This record gives sequence, structure tokens and C-alpha cells, in this order.
Amino acid sequence: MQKRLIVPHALLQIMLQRLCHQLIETHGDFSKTVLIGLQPRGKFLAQRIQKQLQQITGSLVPLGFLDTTFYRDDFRRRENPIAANATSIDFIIEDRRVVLIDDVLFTGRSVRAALDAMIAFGRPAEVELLILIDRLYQRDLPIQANYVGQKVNSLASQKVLVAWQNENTAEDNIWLISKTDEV
Ligand SMILES: O=P(O)(O)OC[C@H]1O[C@H](OP(=O)(O)OP(=O)(O)O)[C@H](O)[C@@H]1O
Ligand SMILES: O=c1cc[nH]c(=O)[nH]1
Repeated sequence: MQKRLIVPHALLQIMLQRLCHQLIETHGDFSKTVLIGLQPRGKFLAQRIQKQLQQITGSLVPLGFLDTTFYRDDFRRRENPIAANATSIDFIIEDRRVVLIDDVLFTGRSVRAALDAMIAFGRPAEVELLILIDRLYQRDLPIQANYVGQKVNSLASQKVLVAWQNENTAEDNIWLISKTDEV
């Protein structure tokens, strides 16, 4: 199957701006707010959100990264073991307003694992979820996002791929690909 471009670069920039403004509308001066990006791919989005929030508001909202590997309900079931990533949270989340950030929401199992993993860092006042792509109709658990870039219809045989601009990729783009084409 051909990969299909579902969110081109220019639209993705607008989407990021919108998500930041939605956060500002809800979080005001961000005095009690912390951002937590889910490893591995939510980290890039969380860094972008933090940077753009700073450009718009002048505030640098605390940002950490959370690895959920050992909290996943399929951890012992996977044929190929998954590599763990670093958790790096150098602030307390006790009584904070936490915004969990990830690129894709599909079954909801990664977010469920994140909720478990996060509790080791304290009891937050509230937890919200921000994602770029909400894959519809595939949720295994009752988990929904508070802030959504775009909702996408897709087949179980497909995968959403968020490709961020870097030394090998000229632009930020979001693709729908066939799982069999995954590299
Ligand atoms: O809602 P879920 O079904 O948990 O899927 C969403 C998660 O999948 C992706 O991660 P990754 O590619 O690392 O996970 P995967 O191997 O489950 O696709 C993505 O970055 C999300 O974290
Ligand atoms: O489409 C999907 C589903 C899970 N994880 C992804 O990164 N993309």
C-alpha cells in the first residue's frame, strides 16, 4: 500500500499552534502545570509544545519524559522484547496539573500504563491528555484525550507515523502507512 500523507507540514504547524492556544485557555499562567511526554515518540511533541508555549506566553512550563515499558500490560507477552527509554522528571507532580503528551492514541494501553507509571512521582491535582492523532474506533480502554490535533479513521492493518523534521527529514509530516511497510 502507498503511504498516504494525512497531515502535511503547514497544517501540522497550525495544529500545534491551536493545541498551544487551547492549553493557554485552560491553564492560564501555567503556575501549577507540568508537561510530561511519553517515551519514546511523545517526547518530540512535548518538546515542541513546551517551546511554542514559551514563544507565545514567555513562560517555560516544566517538562519531563516518562517511560512506560515496565508498566505495559503486554510487557511479558511480546515476542520481541522492547527496549526501555529514560524517565526524566525532575519536579514533583504532587498537586500539579499534569498534561500527558503523546503523538498517537490508538488502543489506549500506552496511556493506561503512563497513568500507572506516573503515580510514583506523586498525586497530581488533575491529569489531562494531549495527542496529535486520535485513531477512532480502536480503543480497548475507556481513555479519551482532552486536546486532539486530528481524528483519523484507519484500519487495524495500518499505522500512523508522525515524522518530525530532523537532519534526515525536511519537514514535519504525518503519514498513514501499512503495517507491512513499516521499517
Ligand atoms: O494507544 P496505543 O495502542 O497504546 O498506541 C499509541 C502508542 O503507540 C505509539 O508508540 P509505539 O510505536 O512505541 O508503540 P506500539 O509499538 O504500541 O505502536 C505511539 O507513540 C503511542 O505511544
Ligand atoms: O497508528 C499507530 C498506532 C500505535 N502507534 C503508532 O505510533 N501509530
